[in-house]
Amino acid sequence: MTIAIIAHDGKKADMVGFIKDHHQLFNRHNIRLIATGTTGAHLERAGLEVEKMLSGPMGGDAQIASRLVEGEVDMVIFFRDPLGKHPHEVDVNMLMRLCDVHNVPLATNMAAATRLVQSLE
Ligand SMILES: O=C(CO)COP(=O)(O)O
Repeated sequence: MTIAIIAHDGKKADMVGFIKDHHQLFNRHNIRLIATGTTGAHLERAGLEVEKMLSGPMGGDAQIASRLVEGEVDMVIFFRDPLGKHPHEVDVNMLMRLCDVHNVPLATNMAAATRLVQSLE
């Protein structure tokens, strides 16, 4: 199983904490992580294994969307910052739309991410 992790800058610290809290569960279930570039770099710095795509504004969300439509992503956890402005909003909307098109579970905040990850147990 593969989970895509994405976090806007204002949520990256929360994201790292969340993944650290759950990495044993991910290991137990043989879950691979992929992430947009800077999100992935934060995870690597925290000692976690992740496949990095390009940075979000450079097309990382689009790369994850491409994997998703090929059936290679089983869940998306996207720590969005609803108070920030993002130059690549169109890519973000595209990724979220494709989650709905392909019925891939998508969490866009910590509470939903927690529930979704708990469902893996
Ligand atoms: O902007 C993002 C998602 O839309 C996140 O990209 P980074 O992980 O490269 O910061």
